[in-house]
Amino acid sequence: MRVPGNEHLSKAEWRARVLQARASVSPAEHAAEAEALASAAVSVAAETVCAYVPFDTEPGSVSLLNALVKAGSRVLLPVIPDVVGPLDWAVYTDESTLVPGRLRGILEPSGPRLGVDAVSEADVVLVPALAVDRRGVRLGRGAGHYDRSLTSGRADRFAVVRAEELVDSLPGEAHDVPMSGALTPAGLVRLPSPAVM
Ligand SMILES: Nc1nc2c(c(=O)[nH]1)N(C=O)[C@@H](CNc1ccc(C(=O)N[C@@H](CCC(=O)O)C(=O)O)cc1)CN2
Ligand SMILES: Nc1ncnc2c1ncn2[C@@H]1O[C@H](COP(=O)(O)OP(=O)(O)OP(=O)(O)O)[C@@H](O)[C@H]1O
Repeated sequence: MRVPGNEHLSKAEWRARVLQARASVSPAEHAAEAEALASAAVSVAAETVCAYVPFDTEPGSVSLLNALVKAGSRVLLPVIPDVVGPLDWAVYTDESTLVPGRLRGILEPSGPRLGVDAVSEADVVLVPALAVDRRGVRLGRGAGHYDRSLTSGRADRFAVVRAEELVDSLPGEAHDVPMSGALTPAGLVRLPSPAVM
C-alpha cells in the first residue's frame, strides 16, 4: 500500500486494490487478525458502541462484538434501510439473534429497530472501511451509508482496517466524515481529525 504513485489512484482503483489484497489473506491469517482486533476492541469499549458484523473478506469477526459485550458495552449494529438514506440500528446481544440482511446477506440483529437517530447515543462508532489515511479520510464501499449516518454526533469514529490499510493519503470528498482513529489488529491509532459539526 506504500507503492509510489498510490496517491494518484481514484477511489474505485483503491477499492479494487484493497479488495484484491484482502482476497489473498489466508484463513489462518484472517482468524489471527480477527482475534487481535477483538483484543484491541476492548480498548475502545464504552457505554454505547456502534459496531457491525464483518462479512466476506472484511477484517474481524463476531469475536469483536462479543469482546465489547463482555467488556460491558451496549453494542448497536446497523440495519440497512429499504430506501436510500441513513442506517437504522438494533441492539446486539449474541450471535444466535443475528439474521441475514438485505444486502449481501450481512448479518443483522433480529430485535427491535431503534431508528436512525440511535447512532447519536453512541460514544464510539466502529466504521467498516477498506482503508483510512492519516488525516482521517476513510474509503468505504461507495454506498455512502456511513457518510449519511455520521453527519452529527459526539462519538469517536474508528475505521476498522488491516494494519497495511492505514495509508498516507486517500482521495477525499467534501461529504467524507473524518475518522478519529483506526482500529487495527496492532491496536488503536488515533488520528488528528477535526470533529464533525
Ligand atoms: N460488515 C459491514 N456491514 C455494513 C457495511 C459494511 O461495509 N460492512 N456497510 C457500509 O456502508 C453498510 C452496508 N453497506 C454496504 C454497501 C455495499 C456493499 C457491497 O458489498 N458492495 C459491493 C459493490 C456493489 C456494487 O458493485 O455496486 C462490493 O463492495 O463488493 C456492502 C454493504 C452497513 N453494514
Ligand atoms: N451526507 C450525504 N448525503 C447525501 N449523499 C451522500 C452523503 N455522503 C455520501 N453521499 C453519497 O454517497 C455516495 C458514495 O459516497 P462515498 O464514495 O464517499 O462512499 P463510501 O464512504 O466509500 O461508502 P460507505 O459509507 O457506504 O462505506 C456518493 O454518491 C455520495 O454523493
